[in-house]
Parts: sequence; structure tokens; C-alpha cells
Amino acid sequence: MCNFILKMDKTPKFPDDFHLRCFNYVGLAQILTEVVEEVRLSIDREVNGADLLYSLLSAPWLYSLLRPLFSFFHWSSAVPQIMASVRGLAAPSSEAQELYILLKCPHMQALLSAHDSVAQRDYGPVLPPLPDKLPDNEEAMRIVCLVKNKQPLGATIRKNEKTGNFFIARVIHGGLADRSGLLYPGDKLVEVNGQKVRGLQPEHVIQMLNLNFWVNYPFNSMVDYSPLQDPAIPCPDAGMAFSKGDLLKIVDQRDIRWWQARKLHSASLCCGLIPSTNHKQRELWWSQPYQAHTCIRPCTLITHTDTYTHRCLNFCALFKMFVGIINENKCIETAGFRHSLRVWRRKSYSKRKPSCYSCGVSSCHNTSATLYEEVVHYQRHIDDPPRLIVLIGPSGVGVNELRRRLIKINPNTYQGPISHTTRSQKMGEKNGREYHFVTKEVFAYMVVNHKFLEYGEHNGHMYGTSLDSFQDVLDNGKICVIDLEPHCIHSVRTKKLKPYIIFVRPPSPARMKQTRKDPHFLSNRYIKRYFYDKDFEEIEEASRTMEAKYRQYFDCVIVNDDLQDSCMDLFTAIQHAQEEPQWIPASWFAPDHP
Ligand SMILES: Nc1ncnc2c1ncn2[C@@H]1O[C@H](COP(=O)(O)OP(=O)(O)OP(=O)(O)O)[C@@H](O)[C@H]1O
Repeated sequence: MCNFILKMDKTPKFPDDFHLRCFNYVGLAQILTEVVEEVRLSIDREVNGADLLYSLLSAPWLYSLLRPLFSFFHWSSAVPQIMASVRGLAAPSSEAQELYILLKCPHMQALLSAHDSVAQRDYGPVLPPLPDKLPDNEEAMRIVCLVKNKQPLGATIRKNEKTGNFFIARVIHGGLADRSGLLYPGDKLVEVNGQKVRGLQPEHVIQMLNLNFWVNYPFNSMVDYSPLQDPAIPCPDAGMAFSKGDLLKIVDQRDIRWWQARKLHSASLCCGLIPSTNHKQRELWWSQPYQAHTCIRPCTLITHTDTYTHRCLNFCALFKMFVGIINENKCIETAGFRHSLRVWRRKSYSKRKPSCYSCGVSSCHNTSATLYEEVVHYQRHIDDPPRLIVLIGPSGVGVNELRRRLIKINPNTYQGPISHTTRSQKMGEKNGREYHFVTKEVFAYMVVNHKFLEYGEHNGHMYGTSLDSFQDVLDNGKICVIDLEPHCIHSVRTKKLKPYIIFVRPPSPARMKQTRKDPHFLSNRYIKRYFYDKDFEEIEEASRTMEAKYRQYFDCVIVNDDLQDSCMDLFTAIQHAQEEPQWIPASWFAPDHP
């Protein structure tokens, strides 16, 4: 993002050749000669009056003549004179009366006055001169000149408390800043009319910019909180309970330990106390048993038995994995839909210890570090790449069925990423279509260089989804749709991918039993079989656990009851994600965010 100095407006050019010619005496004389000649020829020709009038009115020279005439004419001063003349008439004609009414109309007077200003080029403040001394890195500096009327600028600013720098936090759609096309979220504000802003109080900068409003961004809560179970809160009755994913509007931050907030989409306007982000004692309630908080073990604690399934491996371990093939089942594959990867996932679940996941490059991420996440309203611009669509759900709920149908119905719009594998290419397969077929060495190199979002082994072959494969889909001009294990969410939550996360929730077990009569699913023993009753209960239980843990990241929830309806819901949700404003983390606009 570029730095910029805010300055005032610059007069636009009026690029019209005819117009310029008419200001020139020689040009005007030439046009008049052409006009006289044209009229003479028209009279000599025996044409009827209507034709003559039509050709006269549509003649380009007429416009050329009228332009300077209108430009030279000062309507604002002529109008009172015309009106006085009409008033002075003893018996004004109906046309004169109509003209009088028209000229009296304030809209018409405003229009004529605007015309005069434009014609005389009498607008815009005189610009202050450019600064003599531009900083050394002037190439990265953008000078923005805006003429501001009484309208708000239509932008909000954010201060980085550590550096004291100010950034444009958001540009309100359709506002002055947006229409100017000169300000973008993430731009660093350096000076306003020659005055440096770094280190100033936000209120001061707001005043300088005449922002007219100052919006405190809402926060997305990343935890569940119950004041009644918080021993540290000074007055539990004044506290406000909230759940993961609730949008909180912070109203008062003056107390460094307890903020006042209200829920954004709640009918109640009443505020309540919530712990501030720098509340030292938050661990007290954070560690309460009711918190279903994530306990993610660091990679170094992976036990020996997990070696084959955990991904935080060094090179040696990786090769050990290649050699120590676990040959448990036949690989079930469907072109492009990564069944092998899913079988591997299933296997790795059974070997994982509860509440400890580790497979992707960034899975060693402690989500408990953040209480709230600042969010901003984001409206995807038509030129922005489409947002990554991420489907998440308990195994067997139908995530892949929905994804498969979506892509099948509209293959020109949606596509899944192509995975990498070390297995050999089969007859009829094409490199880069079903899979990227690579050697074990290349695969290992990619692992070591953190190229994979997730990877695993099945039947002695490695399978992995690279982060670059999403970019390939975008480069094809399509929307990338992936299914993801929730512990990998952090790897895709980037400024570049701006993922829109859809959670696929099962209907009740009874309803699943009704709707899933024929379908097969991949059982824990990695074989395809019909659903049993206990499968539905397990799916519901897994869904509950997943939602409790990751709800704060979900942008949308779809209940996969009737398949047709769910496909429609998915389609609508994706459209919303791409075309309508959504809340996204403010950090995605920070200049230093990946
Ligand atoms: N709404 C639905 N109605 C009926 N059958 C469904 C529905 N959704 C999915 N199915 C069927 O349920 C079975 C399991 O679905 P799917 O393979 O998509 O599960 P999944 O969530 O991707 O799980 P896994 O990743 O373990 O394969 C499939 O046979 C699929 O056709």
C-alpha cells in the first residue's frame, strides 16, 4: 500500500477540440464561413422546410457555434434581466410566461449557475504547491488531492497503537472517497494538508479530515463468555454474555480492563461489560471447564505412534514415511475429488489423540491467544479475485457431495484444486487434470518448503493439496471451492485468499435416516458401506464438537437436509460471498498482513 499526503483538488481538463477551436478567432471565422455556405446550398436545393430544419439542427457546426456562445454567455447575470424584461411586458405571450416560470425555478437557476461556473472554469480551490522536499522513498508516496464539500469523506481510519501510524480502515461504498477512487483500505496516512499525523490522537486526525463520523469497528468474538462464571468481573449483572462468532460493537474502551459493548445484530440496545483484550486475568475465566477451548499441542510433543499421521515432520521422518508403507486398504479414487486424501484423513483421525490436531503448516497455532478479532465490512470489487470458498463439515455429512454437484452443474464457474501425488499415473489420466504427478523427492521438497496446506499418505503414496493450487484455479478465472479440515482454517485465512467459510451441518439423526437410505459413505475402516443408525448419531456429535470449536470462523451455515435445497443454499451463499458486503478480519487490510 502506498503512503499519501491528502491535499486539495486539481482542475480537470476539458478536452474538446471543437471548443478550443471556437475560442480561437480564426477558427470561429472559418466555422461561420462554412455555416453561411451550408445555408446557401440548402436554400439553392429545393428541399422542404422540415428537412432543412432537421439538417440544420443536426449539423455539427451548429453545436460548435452554440458551445462558445453558451460558454461566453453569463446566464446567472442574464436571467434577472430577462425576467425583468418579461415582467415589464404589458401583455406577455404564453411563451414569455412559460420562460418566466422556468427561469424562476430554483433548480433551473442552480443549473445555469453551475453552467456558468464550468464554462468560466471558475471552480476548485487553488491548490497548495507540492512539498519541496519529498522523502527519500518518494516513489512509494501518493499525493491525494480531494475537494471536500459538506458530505462526509466516507472513510474511516485506524491507528496502530504500537507505531502511532494511521491507516485508512475502510472506504464506505458510494461515499466521497470511494467515488474519487483515490483512497483504499490499508493506505497509510502521512500528512493532511501539510501536517504530519503520526502519533496524533485519532480524534485530532478525524477533525483534520472532517470525517464527520468515527466508527469503532465491531469485533468478532473468538470465545464463549459468561459473566456469571467469571470470578474476576466486578459486577456480574453488568456483564454481557456472548458466544463465539457474535459481532460486538465496542462502545467504551476507557477502562483498560473492562470494555462496554453491545451485540451488533441484537434487538437490545443495552451495553454490558466484557473483558478487554489486555485484561490480565482473562485466563481465570478462559480456563473454566465450560470453555470448549482448543488445546493444541505443539509439534514437538507428537508421540511415536503418531509419526505416520502427523505432518510436522523433518526430512528423515518424511522418508521413513515413504519406506514404511501402511498398506491397509485399496485406494478408492474418483478423478479430481481426492478420495485418497479423504481416506488418508479418515485414517489419521483414528490415530490422533483427542483435541490434538497437527497436519498442516500452520496447524500449530494456538487459537486461545485471541479473544476478539476486529472485523470490517468488505464488498468484493469486480476486479478482485473471487473469494476462496471453503466447505467444512463432519465426515459423512455430504460436504463432497455438495461440492461435486456444484462443480458438475457449473464447471465453467467453479473448480476444485488439483492435488499432488507420488503415485504413478494411470491409463487415461493426465498430469495436472486428475493430479499433479510428482516424484517422492519433489513431494518431500514441497513439504519441507511448506507448500502444502495438508498432506498425507495412503497405500504407500503421498497426497497433498498445495496452496498454489488455489491460485491455479483463480488463474483459470474460476471460483475455487475446497473441502477442508477445520484445523487447517488458519492456513487459508489470508488477505490473498479471503476465504468464505461455509459449515455444512447435518439435520437431526432421524431426518438423516430418512434422507440417506441409499447412499454409501466412507466408514472408519476406510470402506464404502451403507449408513448405520449409529453413524448418524456420530455425525451429529462430531458436528456439535466442530461447531463449538470453530463457529467463530464460519461465515455461513447450511443444513444438508434435502440435497436439492442444500445445493441451492450453497449456490446462493457463494453468490452472497462474491457479490455482497461481508464482515472480514480487519487485519486482512493491514499492509504487513500476508
Ligand atoms: N442431502 C443428502 N441427501 C442424501 N444423501 C446425501 C446427502 N448429502 C450427501 N449424501 C450422500 O451421503 C454420502 C456421504 O456424502 P459425502 O461423501 O459427500 O460425505 P463427506 O461429508 O464428504 O464425508 P467424507 O469426507 O468422509 O467422505 C454420499 O453417498 C452422498 O451421496
